[in-house]
Amino acid sequence: MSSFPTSTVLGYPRIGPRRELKRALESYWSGRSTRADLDRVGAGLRERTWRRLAELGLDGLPSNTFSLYDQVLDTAVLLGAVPERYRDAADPYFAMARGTEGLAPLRMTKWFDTNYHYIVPEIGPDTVFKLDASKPLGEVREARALGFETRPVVVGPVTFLLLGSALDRLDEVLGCYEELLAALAAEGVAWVQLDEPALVGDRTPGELAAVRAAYERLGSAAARPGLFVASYFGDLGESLPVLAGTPVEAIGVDLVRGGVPVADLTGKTVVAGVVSGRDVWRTSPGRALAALDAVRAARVVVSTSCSLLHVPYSLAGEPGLEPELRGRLAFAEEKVAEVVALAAAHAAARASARASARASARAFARASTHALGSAPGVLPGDDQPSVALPPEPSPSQERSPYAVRAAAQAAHLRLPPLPTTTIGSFPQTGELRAARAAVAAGTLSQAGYERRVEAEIERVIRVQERLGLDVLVHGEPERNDMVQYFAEHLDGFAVTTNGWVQSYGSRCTRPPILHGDVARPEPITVRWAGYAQSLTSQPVKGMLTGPVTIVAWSFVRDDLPLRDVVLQVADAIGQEVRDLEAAGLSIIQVDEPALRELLPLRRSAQAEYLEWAVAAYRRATSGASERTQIHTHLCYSDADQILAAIDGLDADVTTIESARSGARILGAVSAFGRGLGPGVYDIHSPRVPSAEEVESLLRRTVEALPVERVWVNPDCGLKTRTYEEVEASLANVVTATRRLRSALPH
Ligand code: MET
Ligand SMILES: [Zn+2]
Repeated sequence: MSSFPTSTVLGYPRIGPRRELKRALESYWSGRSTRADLDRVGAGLRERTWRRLAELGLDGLPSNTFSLYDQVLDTAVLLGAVPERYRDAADPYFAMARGTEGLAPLRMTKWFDTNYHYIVPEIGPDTVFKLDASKPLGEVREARALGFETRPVVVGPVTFLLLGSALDRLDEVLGCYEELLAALAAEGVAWVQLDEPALVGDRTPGELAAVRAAYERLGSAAARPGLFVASYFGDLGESLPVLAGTPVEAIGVDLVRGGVPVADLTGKTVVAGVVSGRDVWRTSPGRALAALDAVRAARVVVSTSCSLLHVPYSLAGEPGLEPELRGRLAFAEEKVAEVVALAAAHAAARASARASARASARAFARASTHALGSAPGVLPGDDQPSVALPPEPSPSQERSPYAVRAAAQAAHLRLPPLPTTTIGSFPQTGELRAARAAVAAGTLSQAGYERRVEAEIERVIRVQERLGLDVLVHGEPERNDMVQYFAEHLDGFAVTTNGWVQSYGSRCTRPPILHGDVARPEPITVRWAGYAQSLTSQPVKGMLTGPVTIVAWSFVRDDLPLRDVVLQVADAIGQEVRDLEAAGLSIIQVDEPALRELLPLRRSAQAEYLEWAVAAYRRATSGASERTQIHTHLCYSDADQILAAIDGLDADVTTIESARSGARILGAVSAFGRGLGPGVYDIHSPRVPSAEEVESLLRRTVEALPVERVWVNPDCGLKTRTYEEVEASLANVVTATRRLRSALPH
């Protein structure tokens, strides 16, 4: 078996440095281009990636890390797990990913603790596993034709089956993996990477036995490439000795989030993830080299902690960043250069017994500057930039008990039973996006833009009045994004121009960079919410993003504990709460849709996280007077692990995703004892629910919950929908509510 290359990355972004894949996908989906056009764009992006990685000096190039939509969906196709109902679709792959007319897509959910979404494999009694290796084989051949030998990357059997809740199908699936290994060996492939991130979570003894069985069996396959099992997003813990006991030749460990392995790995190659794939900071060479040095293994390979999918392409796309900050940053390309430089420095240190870590660090600095071809500038040092102490926390106060607040709010707001409302955003129109682009291009003045935002707010208010909703919103037309908008108005954040990161399919976000102490120089949303309230006598609900969500959807400084960063953001949001209240808003919603996402993968760390996350939320909202009604919003239903925390937020009203999960969530939240708005329709689909449908959902809701606590609202914000869909849907929601209200005892 040939030895593993000295440097590698576990995966690479694929959406394109200028989101070329996004455009190609959307054009294909809308029928403006052909599948062949799309495939040409894909091939171009793969070629560009391999060339760039090789140019940067990377030695072990991955393949099959490209995907037209999602790597888990690709694995389902590889294994033949395509549900029968999609097989006759014009394009079964995209039918599974996005649905078609009359066919709902497969479920999608978040990939471990990231904001990347994967397609959940649907494995049922009818699933017949059957290998289709055309994609990985095709990419190996495509790279070879360009002169590159590559290591195909595939989601491993245990993780795939755990994601599909079907670990009992391991035997059948392993048959496919054996065939895949044989096919790759026949193709002359030296190494294959099987991704097993599920192994960094808590695993039962049965699951650990499955890991052992899987890799014993694959390891003893007659014809196969070298087996590299990659883990990431945390420490392998009890899975490490299990893996180490199997014949796999190489094991990937995340040394950024996990510790240096203590298990005996003297017979293995360890692919050491010392360059973080989850943040945008430069690697401290001293720390990385010390970690590499501490690994006891037959061979140590320098790598990233996970795929670089989760970071933007290159700092070259960000000429506008302030030089001091820029000097601290590394995106995917810069991280590859770090991996290459660390591999060189590590080899040099090994070669010279007397070489100190310091000398290797200098070698690293020279090499990484060289690899990127830039003039020597700020060299990465061992020391983190000096840190100012976080601002003094504001004195923490508690709100009055709920019963007191509820009475004050009822007297002040005088809402009917089953009050109707929405989650905040209204359709983001093409005109609004065009207006923002025009401001950026200098063809529209700020004042002109603000007039358009006000006109949109007025339209949203009038639409809601006409529909007869009870609690109105301003519609969030000023926000490009619910996190970025706040980042742009808070100190301590920077925003990027091209720092796109794939969220799912063709959808990307540009996470802001939280790099310094957070402060709010002036009110952010007050003028928009206040304007909306000035237009109507109905109550308007002010709309803020919560501290946990702002931090979860940003790249965050790593020189302060996350908890302290979140508390700084909480204080800024708390100031905004008080200003909204002073501007006459009686209802304020603080959204925390990412509360679940930051939950640590290991149970042992979850309680501590939930405690400070809840404390941060309460700190942001506790300055509100008792007659101000605080709402929160969460938009997922797999909330089981965080129910107590949601309750702990102590919001007067909680709106939560429920249209798709139905009764299950109602049972779970019924014990909260405060206001609840389980969503009555799914905003992810363009479908308009009928009044009858909404009414029957509502009936179910008032059977499960005391009617005086029930609110009526959609599952989430409406910004991705059209006005036509929204007006029709909300009209039916209001009709259904009125019917039910008139049936209530007086
Ligand atoms: C992802 S949660 C979205 C909440 C936000 N207020 C909206 O309505 O868009
Ligand atoms: Zn939502």
